[in-house]
Amino acid sequence: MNKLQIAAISLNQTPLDWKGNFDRILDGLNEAKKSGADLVCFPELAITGYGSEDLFLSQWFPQKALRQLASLIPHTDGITAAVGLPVRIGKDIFNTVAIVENQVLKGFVPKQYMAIDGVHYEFRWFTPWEAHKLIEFDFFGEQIPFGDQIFSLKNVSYGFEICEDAWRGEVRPGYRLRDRKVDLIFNPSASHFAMGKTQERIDLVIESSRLFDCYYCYVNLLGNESGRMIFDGETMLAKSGKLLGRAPLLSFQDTVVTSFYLEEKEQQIEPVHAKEEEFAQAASLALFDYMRKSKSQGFVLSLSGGADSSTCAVLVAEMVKRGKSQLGNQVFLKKAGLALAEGSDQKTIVSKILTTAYQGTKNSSEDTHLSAKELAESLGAVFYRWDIDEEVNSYRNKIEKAIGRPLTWERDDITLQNIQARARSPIIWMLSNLNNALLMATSNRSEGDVGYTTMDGDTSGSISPIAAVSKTFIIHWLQWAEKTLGHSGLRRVNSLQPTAELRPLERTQTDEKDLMPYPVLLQIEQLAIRERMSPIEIYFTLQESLGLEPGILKGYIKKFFQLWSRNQWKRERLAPSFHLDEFNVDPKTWYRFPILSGGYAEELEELDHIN
Ligand SMILES: Nc1ncnc2c1ncn2[C@@H]1O[C@H](COP(=O)(O)OP(=O)(O)OC[C@H]2O[C@@H]([n+]3cccc(C(=O)O)c3)[C@H](O)[C@@H]2O)[C@@H](O)[C@H]1O
Ligand SMILES: Nc1ncnc2c1ncn2[C@@H]1O[C@H](COP(=O)(O)OP(=O)(O)OP(=O)(O)O)[C@@H](O)[C@H]1O
Ligand SMILES: NC(=O)CC[C@H](N)C(=O)O
Repeated sequence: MNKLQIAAISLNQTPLDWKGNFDRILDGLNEAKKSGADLVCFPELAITGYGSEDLFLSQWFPQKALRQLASLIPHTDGITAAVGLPVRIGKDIFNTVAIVENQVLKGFVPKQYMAIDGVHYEFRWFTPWEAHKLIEFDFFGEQIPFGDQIFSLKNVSYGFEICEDAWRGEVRPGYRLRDRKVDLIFNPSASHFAMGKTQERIDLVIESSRLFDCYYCYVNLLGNESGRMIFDGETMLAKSGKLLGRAPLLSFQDTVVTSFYLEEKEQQIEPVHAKEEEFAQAASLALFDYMRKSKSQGFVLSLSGGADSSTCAVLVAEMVKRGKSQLGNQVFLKKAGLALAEGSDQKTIVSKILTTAYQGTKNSSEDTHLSAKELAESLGAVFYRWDIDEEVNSYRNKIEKAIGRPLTWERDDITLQNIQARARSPIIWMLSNLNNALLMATSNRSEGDVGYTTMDGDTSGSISPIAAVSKTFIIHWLQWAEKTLGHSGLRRVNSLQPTAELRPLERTQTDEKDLMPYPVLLQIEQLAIRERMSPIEIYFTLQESLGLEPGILKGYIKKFFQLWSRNQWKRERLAPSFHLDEFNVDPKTWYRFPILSGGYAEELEELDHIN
């Protein structure tokens, strides 16, 4: 065999951006042609975007996708391209890849296995295709082979597994492709980013190439396509159990063409990065895409000097740093829609994009004020400081008059806490409106678990960038970011204990006193949500490893499940968040739970009957 040159082309697409999606495909095709590629593969559903949701179910949307394909065909002179789109046949919609060779549509291959776990709900839209089935499809009057089939170019035979197809063990289409002796399998994917997941994919691609004794080429979508899921644009080539090439992940570019040669020698292999670096890159790219795709002009943040809001601030500064360095100043500023001089430095750009405010009360400490101020100044963010006691007192006086008694901390603790968090909300929203900017809500996953947040207070916001990661991870990441990313402005932030500062100093509050130690919360949460265990199973699992007294551990488990159940409604109301870790608690993506429930009453009672 061969001297075939192939290319994997990852793309940052957007649902309903028909022209943009088409142009990015063309850019990829043209670049691949220039580099001498014979055969290129785009990611899953590249023509429409993977996250088009219920648009797939309409008549017109898949029909328009077919017309886009028809418009693309003339641009494939001298090259063969595999490009993904939805195809409706009667009542069924199939998730397909279309193969166009030198301006001739050769066929469609539909996906055989639907992605239905975690963040994926493909059965809502798509029908799986049966193995071996091949029909004719009427493509604007032309009969085109549609189904389980293989193709060949310059004596290289090739076939497809579409994303989830490859994750299905013994039933996967790859085995039948091996029986048909293909030389090359492409995997066009829309595989969501999660920290640490890339190693799983690398293993899958290497193992696939070994199992099917062929070249295996993987190509993923790129960026924050439609709001929540992030795609890392991973592209790889392996042959007979050996990784030959792997491009860098999470690019700020719209189109990334990676050329591979079908030769059994190592090409460029990007190393796997640590989770902390992956988080910084994925979250900052997700923010950039969200900002530009929502046509917003930056971010506004209520900056407390604590861990959560400081993380959000650092991520915006990282977005500017990484975007500038990957795209160059001019392209970065243009994509971000910023009218700034081309030579503007990092801090000048951050000052245009990020506006922060410290909103003190008499319960706030000078430590948190300084922590917020120093961080904002070190990043270049605009920083305001004002107090909200006047607003809090105004509400307090009004309600005391109405109910005819004074509010006291002994009797009205939660009410008095929440009014402070809520009083910060209207004024910070004013800044968002003034700047046409996105308001960042700072909830993390651990707070989401137990509803440790004031609805319409600190939950206020348009996006919730860190809602999918645990507090334990945030605290660790900030230490890493100070040392490794050089954010010296985090020094004071990293020396503080997490506290809501909503009670008077004499009733000092720390999150962990109100709840439980964060590492314990994390362990219970992982078993309850990720592993889907019952309270009693969790008790037996943690009994030995945590070394806590039985009564204390039972108390923590009860607290977790009671607060978890009571606060589902809050999770339903958090601003859109990014999927960043192996699981999350967002009901619109990874974990669904009834809003009203019996709250595990029987399951928690069982804990009282065991030793
Ligand atoms: N099933 C349900 N469906 C719909 N709504 C439901 C509901 N159950 C209660 N509610 C509503 O929920 C309200 C209570 O919720 P909410 O007003 O949010 O208040 P709540 O959850 O009772 O208290 C907020 C908690 O978050 C903590 N917090 C707040 C702010 C910041 C921080 C920090 O870490 O900085 C911590 C604070 O210490 C306190 O423990 C009730 O008045 C009721 O209206
Ligand atoms: N003094 C403050 N000034 C401005 N915003 C505040 C202030 N106190 C609280 N907030 C807002 O409320 C959010 C919730 O507070 P929370 O204490 O959970 O987070 P944090 O202060 O960022 O981190 P930590 O919990 O580690 O202290 C903050 O992230 C911030 O957006
Ligand atoms: N789009 C898909 O089929 C994705 C499913 C696959 N399990 C993944 O996460 O990579």
